Amino acid sequence: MMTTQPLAKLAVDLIAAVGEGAQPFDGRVAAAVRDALGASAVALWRPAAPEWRRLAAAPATLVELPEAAAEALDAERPTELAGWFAIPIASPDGGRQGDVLVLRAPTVKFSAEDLATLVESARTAALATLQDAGRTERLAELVSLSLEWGESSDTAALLERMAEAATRLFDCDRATIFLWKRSAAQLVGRPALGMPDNQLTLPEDAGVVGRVVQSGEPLRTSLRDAEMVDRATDKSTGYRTDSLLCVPLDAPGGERLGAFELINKRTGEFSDDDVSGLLEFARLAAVAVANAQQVEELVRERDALVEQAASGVRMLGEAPAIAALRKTIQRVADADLAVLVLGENGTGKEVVAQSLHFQSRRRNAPLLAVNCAAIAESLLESELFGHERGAFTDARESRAGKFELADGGTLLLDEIGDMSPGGQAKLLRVLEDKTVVRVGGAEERKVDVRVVAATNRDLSERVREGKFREDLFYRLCVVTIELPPLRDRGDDVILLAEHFLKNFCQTRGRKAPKFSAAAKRKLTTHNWPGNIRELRNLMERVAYLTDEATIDADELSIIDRGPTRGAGGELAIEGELTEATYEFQRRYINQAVERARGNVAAAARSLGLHRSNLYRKMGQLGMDSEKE
Ligand SMILES: Nc1ncnc2c1ncn2[C@@H]1O[C@H](COP(=O)(O)OP(=O)(O)OP(=O)(O)O)[C@@H](O)[C@H]1O
Repeated sequence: MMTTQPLAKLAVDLIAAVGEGAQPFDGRVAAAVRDALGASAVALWRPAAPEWRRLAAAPATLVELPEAAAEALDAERPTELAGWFAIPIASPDGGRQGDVLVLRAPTVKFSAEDLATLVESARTAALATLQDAGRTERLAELVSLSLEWGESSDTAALLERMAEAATRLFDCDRATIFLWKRSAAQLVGRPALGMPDNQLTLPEDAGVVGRVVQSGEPLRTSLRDAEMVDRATDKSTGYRTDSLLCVPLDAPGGERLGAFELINKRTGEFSDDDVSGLLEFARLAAVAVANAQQVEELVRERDALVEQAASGVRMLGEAPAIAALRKTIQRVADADLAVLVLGENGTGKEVVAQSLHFQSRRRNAPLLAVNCAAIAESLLESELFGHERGAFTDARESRAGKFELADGGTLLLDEIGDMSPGGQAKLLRVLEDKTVVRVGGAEERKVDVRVVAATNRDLSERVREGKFREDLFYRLCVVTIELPPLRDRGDDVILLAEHFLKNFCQTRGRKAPKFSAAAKRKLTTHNWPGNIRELRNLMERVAYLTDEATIDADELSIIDRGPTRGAGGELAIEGELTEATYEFQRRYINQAVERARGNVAAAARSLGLHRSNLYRKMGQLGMDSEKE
């Protein structure tokens, strides 16, 4: 044993190497020991199964494993044999058997114990420095990754990005995220290179991943416990697993989503630090996966709802005008052009808007409707364009208007002919600039809305009268669709009547009756002032008020009492024409409300009006129009 001088020099060298973050550190250790102790060769060996592994050597070309190393390991103390000196030392990453430092022919004496302590401390310090740097880098990277993941709603792409980040951060060959499909008792792993669809499916209890998913405990395997690795999986992927680290993937609520697996650490084996690092990584990954799965689920539900809504929109009819109209709708639906729909009340203008919307690329975005006649002029602008807080007395909160709410979708502007001049000017600006400014605000907000305008008025006549802006008219009527009144649709009346009757009878749980020849005649000769809405309403009544297997003309007598037919006999209304007309309207509305058993919406339908229009009308006539 000798002075501490050479070891002091060694200590200085090693501390400097730790400070520099020298890599690979074991190489620096071997060289420093050789120089400090004047040895001809120094190496560090690890007893790894099935063979020893050389961790470092000086000179680097030294490959010989001296017998002394095995002896020292077995004896658990420094051993000298055949010119070699071997000292067992603990390995810094907690390796099971420790490592062995071998020196050939050191020229100075030294304390083997002190040397071992010095090398062990230096290697531990170097590893800690390395791990700290790695942890900091990993944390910084994790934060930015989780921000990026938060935006993702495509699970497959997200898993691939996570795997790519994990292989980089944990310095391994591959990473796979297994999602637990409980219903099928399977684990579905992605990405799985070389597999069809880049996906690997395993039974839920297979191999290391299966054990992690079932137990919730992380598992790490190395070459030494190769029997834990499922070789069947290796066979199917054509890839050999040497070391593996797998941790559970648990959602924030605790639900087990699957497992995160890393394969084949590139240098050495997966360390404790890798285990805690991957657990941290998996916690953030689980949040992003759970989010993406939720979004996918919502998208699936939305698609189903849109499909359901779209399948309920049908423009029925075999009249040539209707068949041509369906074609036009199909042709212009995706062209994003403004469409003007003309037609009497109840002819299906809203059905046209719905058909355009559901056949366009906008089908997943909202379809909204505003009845421009039903809203007081002062409120219409706020309804369409929104308002800022304090814009007017009642504006306690800022609110988005229909244009903002329909962004990406379609907005039906019903009864556009009744829009005020102020509203028309603002609307023109939205159509031209594709931006809205809320009432009382200054910020211009971009909107992408397809406008479908509808009216039962002669809009070009309104333009001639100076009541509708010409420039707006031309903006709105890029495509004009004109709906014929029901009385001009020939046998479509019967087709539609049978369709509505069948539906209402189905709801009522009865078999749909047939129409007698006289009833059909009555249906086709009636004037239908309320058009299809009136017909639909009549069929609702027939379905509920009759039980016969055949509907005769008598059952349809109600249509004789419609407003366009003379009631016959003397009217019990007196006074001047204007007041008499009002009185008639009051009584007629009352009768409709009574027939609808107080349901104003149903009464409005039977009168061929929108509910809000009926309220307005009742208000004008001085009737009690308290809303339901
Ligand atoms: N061709 C059609 N096939 C099936 N149903 C139709 C058809 N046209 C209209 N309808 C139905 O008739 C009723 C009235 O149609 P819609 O509300 O579209 O008319 P409108 O012209 O917009 O009425 P208003 O001018 O009063 O706003 C709705 O229940 C609608 O589903």
